Amino acid sequence: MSGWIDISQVLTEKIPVWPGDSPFTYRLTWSKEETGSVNVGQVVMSTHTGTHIDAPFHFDSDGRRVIDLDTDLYIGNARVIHLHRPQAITSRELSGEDLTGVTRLLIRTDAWTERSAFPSSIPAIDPDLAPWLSQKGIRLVGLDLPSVDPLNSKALPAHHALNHHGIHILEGLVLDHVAPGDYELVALPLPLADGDGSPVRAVLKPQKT
Ligand SMILES: N[C@@H](CC(=O)c1ccccc1NC=O)C(=O)O
Ligand SMILES: [Zn+2]
Ligand SMILES: [Zn+2]
Repeated sequence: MSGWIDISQVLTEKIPVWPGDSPFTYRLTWSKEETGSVNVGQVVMSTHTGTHIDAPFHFDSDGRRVIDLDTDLYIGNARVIHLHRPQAITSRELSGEDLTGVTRLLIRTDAWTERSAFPSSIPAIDPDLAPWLSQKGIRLVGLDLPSVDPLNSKALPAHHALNHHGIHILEGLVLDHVAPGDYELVALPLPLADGDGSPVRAVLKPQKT
């Protein structure tokens, strides 16, 4: 047993996407029967499908693209905390946590566990949490929700505040089966030159104590 825990949503045609966004499809452009040699597939998907990262270009047309992001952000020690269906994610919800030395913070909310459908509402990150997190040294925030802002938000204040404070965003994690604690995280985006976001395969390994 490798000890790595998969915290990624499985990409199938059933995966729910942002209302109105492109559905996920996988099809064979060539089959082994046709080519006499190989099956060759084609994937069509939105960059915000399932477990994915946002590049600043997603919400800021002058922002960095996926290829410009530092891969170090997405590999390394991470703390998982469990908030038990919060109404919102503010410094009050996190006040009991000692986040000293934490660079990557993954927040399990359990607010979207029926993942066969897109949620109708989610707890959002309070934009004022961004300076609080950055002051503690956090550079990456991940959560088990499709966005860090309310689903009906156009202005995306939490996305902007996190970016302004140098905090990167990882969304759509599956943390139902993950206990709070310290882990090693790997959640690398694809090297998309112009990407506004990218699907990731996210995995955790409990840290040796
Ligand atoms: N901000 C969301 C995604 C998002 O807003 C979105 C994704 C796909 C299609 C439309 C979207 N927003 C439209 O206003 C996210 O970060 O994944
Ligand atoms: Zn996104
Ligand atoms: Zn986002």
